[in-house]
Amino acid sequence: MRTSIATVCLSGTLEEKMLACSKAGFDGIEIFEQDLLVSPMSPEEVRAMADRLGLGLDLFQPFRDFEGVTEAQLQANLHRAEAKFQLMNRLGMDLVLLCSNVATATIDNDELFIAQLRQLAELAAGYGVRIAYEALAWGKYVNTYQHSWRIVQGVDRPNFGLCLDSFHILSRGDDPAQIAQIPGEKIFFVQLADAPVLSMDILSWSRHYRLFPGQGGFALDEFMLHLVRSGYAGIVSLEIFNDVFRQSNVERTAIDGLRSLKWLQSQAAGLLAGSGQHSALELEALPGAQEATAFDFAEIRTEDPERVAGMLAQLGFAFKGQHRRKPVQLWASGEARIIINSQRSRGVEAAVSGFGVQVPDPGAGGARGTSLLATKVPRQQTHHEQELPGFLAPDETEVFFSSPANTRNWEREFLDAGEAAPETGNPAVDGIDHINLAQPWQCFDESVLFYSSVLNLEMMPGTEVPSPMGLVRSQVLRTADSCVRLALNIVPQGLEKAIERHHEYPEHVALRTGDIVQLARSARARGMEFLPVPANYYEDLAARFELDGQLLATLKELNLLYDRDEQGEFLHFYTKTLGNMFFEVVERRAGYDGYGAPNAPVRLAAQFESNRWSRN
Ligand SMILES: O=C(O)c1ccc(O)c(O)c1
Ligand SMILES: [Mg+2]
Repeated sequence: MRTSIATVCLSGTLEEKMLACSKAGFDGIEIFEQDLLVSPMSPEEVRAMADRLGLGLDLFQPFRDFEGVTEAQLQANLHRAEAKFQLMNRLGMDLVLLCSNVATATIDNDELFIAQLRQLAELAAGYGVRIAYEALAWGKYVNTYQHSWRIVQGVDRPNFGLCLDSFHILSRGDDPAQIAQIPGEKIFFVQLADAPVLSMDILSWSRHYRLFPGQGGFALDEFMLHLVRSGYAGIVSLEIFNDVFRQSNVERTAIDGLRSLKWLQSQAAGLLAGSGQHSALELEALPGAQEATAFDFAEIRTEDPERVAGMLAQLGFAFKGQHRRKPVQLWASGEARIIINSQRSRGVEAAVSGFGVQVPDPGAGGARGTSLLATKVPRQQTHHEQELPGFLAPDETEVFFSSPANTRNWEREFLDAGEAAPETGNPAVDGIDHINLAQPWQCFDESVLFYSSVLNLEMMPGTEVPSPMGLVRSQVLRTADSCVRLALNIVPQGLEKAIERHHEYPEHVALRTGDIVQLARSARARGMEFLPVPANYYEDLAARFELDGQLLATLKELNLLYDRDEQGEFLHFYTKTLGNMFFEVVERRAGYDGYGAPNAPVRLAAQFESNRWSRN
């Protein structure tokens, strides 16, 4: 599939945008005229640069508001258009976008639109220019793709066709299925955009909140199937108006965008595979998606390994050994393996720096990550050590693919592996339940796509949690069977400014146990410091749930939090924060499937209180 991206998606100058798109691997770009107007490069220089970079100049957006106007206005519009067609000849571009009129149309008459657009098409033909007509969702008279298609049929000129933009179709709730009935060769261009599910006016939603495919709530894989059925064989472009992307690092945003198109192609190819249908779009499937079966390990980077080790010992973990070569320790309890790493840890009190997942075929997982343009972080190894394919996530977390056999191999690199049996008779942690990662505000959407595509995780509905530092957006990603769950929390902007380093917003590893009450008691007996929970919380619990008095007293005594869903109950507690991380311990009873979301504001406020005192 040929890929393109609109310059309006990106930050920087036209030159920087072109370089970034080429470096990421796009086949071409759409030029918004504004980017050209403010550029010191002449049209000829832009053309030469695109040639040098092997970048197609696919679509030009120089004017709008053409049809449905008075005769005098029409003449002025044609004059304006002709100057732009001449400019396109200098740029070597032959496809121009025309949006349906949103502002200057005064006459609601399809026959008039058709006659005026036919004049434009004939003028364009003299310059070898083709026109792609796009219905904007807020177009004054033409605002659906079905209507724009009737107009295109009426104009009936070979150089006049359609531009389809998924945002304008899906934002209105229109059914994209009729796209399949449009002959592919009359679709001149396709723009894709995803968006979060919001209820706001469509124009503001479109101009500020669009997202790359896979980051929002639109069913773009199905949209692609309708497009395939039309026989469309042209370019698929990204046109994302997003306030964050427009101020983010241009090279990263370009990679994020291309990753989204690679992921989407693969999703659509998967849907198509069952139908036996041929695709003129040549959708490329990614190498085999791996279904993660468990967390392999979580890694804590710290300059003070003793303090992290102390917390793990209080939670009943056993020391499994020191790496034979590196300043790295392995601690384990059941299937929960925690690596304490003091390499490159200067100035890091404690932070969640990475994790591994077990998959059936780590090599295939690694190949998929590479195809998705993820940055590699090879696990440094010597001759007999286990190689694990690893990638750096946008939030700088290191993510590794392993398999149960690989796990046994790398565990052996720790000198005492297998020798130190866990203390018997104590209630124990038996695995990692989920990992919660803080996201700097500018990389939240990029991370959502990275983790869901590279690790093949599903997006759950997002939530918002109030905290004393601001509203925290939270997004859970998980495998279909919930064996691996990640919670991404966007750090409030105000907080980030105040502390300058996003990692001071704590991240955590949540550990699973079958008996949280006994575990909490033994941890307390070993001196564990818990996050204190205010008495108000327990009064509210008593009001919301009919809790047994004994249970309520136990929750209060041990600083345990409580939640319930249709399936079962959830009990959990938090350790005190160390540096930028803490541990959570959870007990899921009878298939409870959430994360204690109603308790998250209590946790954030309690951490704010206790961190404030420790900072002063
Ligand atoms: O918001 C707009 O005006 C606008 C312009 C061009 C497009 O292709 C589009 O989808 C929206
Ligand atoms: Mg568009």
